[in-house]
Parts: sequence; structure tokens; C-alpha cells
Amino acid sequence: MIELTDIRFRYPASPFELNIPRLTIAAGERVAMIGPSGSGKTSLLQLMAGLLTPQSGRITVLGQELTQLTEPERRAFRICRLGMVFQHFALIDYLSVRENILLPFRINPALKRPTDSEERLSRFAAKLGIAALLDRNVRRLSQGEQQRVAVCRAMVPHPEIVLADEPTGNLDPTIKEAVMDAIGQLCDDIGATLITVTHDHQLLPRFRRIIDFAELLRLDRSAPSTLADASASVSASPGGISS
Ligand SMILES: Nc1ncnc2c1ncn2[C@@H]1O[C@H](COP(=O)(O)OP(=O)(O)OP(=O)(O)O)[C@@H](O)[C@H]1O
Repeated sequence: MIELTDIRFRYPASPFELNIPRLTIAAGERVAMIGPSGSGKTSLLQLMAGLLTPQSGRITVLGQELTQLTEPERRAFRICRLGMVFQHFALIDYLSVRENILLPFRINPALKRPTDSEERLSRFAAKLGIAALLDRNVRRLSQGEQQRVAVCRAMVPHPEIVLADEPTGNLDPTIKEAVMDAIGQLCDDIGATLITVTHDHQLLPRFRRIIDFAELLRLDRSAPSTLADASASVSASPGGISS
């Protein structure tokens, strides 16, 4: 479903480098990526989404080798098959909540609007606790409410994979657990794989698999063979992360 092989990634003019010999994520998995700030979690999520391109290696998502696609092809693939929840929401501040949630269908001709989109929108908004806000301008929402709008917008097209960058990062402790539960339930409903970056260790019991970048950073100082063996024990094998 997602397979990264021999990945080497660097930003231009940055000492940070991400090396991933091999990482596979199966359909339906619930994966949390944790670790220190700057360790590469967002970069890995963006590589999986085709928003970043590695200098070398192969990234295959849903049977499609992203590294073989042109930029417009990667964009169309991402829009039609993946759901992204960005760290900074990426909402359009002069539109209403409803308009923001349905925006992907308006601006991306490749994404066909399903006949039940309004029903999906109402159901998902109710689960996320934003049903009463649909006609409000997003500028007039709290950060936590905007976060939930961004989650809803990612889910309504029924993506096959949801890639979420700290989806509860701006939420009040009392509702973050409820929102993470709602994200898990929505992914179950639509049959999506969920890969989330989080700093919140309280949320980890919800995930069947955890990729810990702190562990990988420590392992990086040991011999490559140890790295491969040890990282197998967390059922992931990204390694060689250095910054
Ligand atoms: N556009 C960029 N250009 C250059 N360097 C970047 C860029 N984006 C991120 N970096 C660097 O790459 C490294 C990894 O960043 P990344 O955002 O992937 O880490 P992270 O683990 O997600 O951090 P956080 O938990 O703070 O969000 C950091 O050293 C960061 O400064």
C-alpha cells in the first residue's frame, strides 16, 4: 500500500537528511509517527504524499510509483486518492466552513463530487462537533474549530489514505481525545489507512503501530546491521535519520 525503498532526502541548503532503507505500511493500518521537533516526521509525511520528492529511492503508494510521476500527475493522484490534514489547516479564510469542506471538489476537476457529498458533510461534521458551524466564516472560528474543519475537508472525498500532521495539535485537552476518536471512526467508516504525526503520547494507545523517530535517531548512531534488526522490532524500518 505504501512502500519506501532506499530513500535519501535533503532540503536545498539544509544539513538535514532523511535516509530510509525500507518502510512499508499496509492497507488499513493505524500508524502514529512521534519524535522530537525537527526529526523529520512532517518531511516523511510529505514524501508519502508526493509533496516532496526524494533525491533518490522509490516511493510507491496504492500501487503507484510517485517518483515516476510528473508534478501535475502527482498532484492529481494526491487530490483523488489521499486526504491531507495540514499542521496549519490550509483553510480559505473568506469562505464558510461548508464552502471550505466542499472546496476540493470545486477547485480540482479530477475529483468528482459524489451525489451524497452533502450527507457525508453533515454526518462527518456532526462526528467532529462542528455541525452548528457550517455556515460560519472560518475566520470567526477558534484554532481548534478550524482544525476540525480541516479534518472534515480531508474526509469528505473518502480518501484511501489519510495523512494527518498533528491533527489534534490545536485542540483543548478535553476534546482532543474525542476528535482523535472521531478521526479513527471516520477512517474505519470509509476504510482509509491513517498515518498521523503527533506529539501527544496520551493518544498513542489508539494506534496499532508507532514509528518513533527518537528511537531511530538513537539507532542511527549504531552499526547499520543493528539498525535494520532493531527497527524491525518496531515493525518499521526507516533509519539513518540525521540532522
Ligand atoms: N522547507 C525547508 N527547507 C529547509 N529545511 C527544512 C524545510 N522544512 C523543514 N526543514 C528542516 O528539516 C528538518 C525536519 O523538519 P520536519 O518539519 O520534517 O520535522 P518534524 O519532526 O516534523 O518537526 P516538528 O515536530 O517540529 O513539526 C528540520 O531540521 C527542519 O528545520
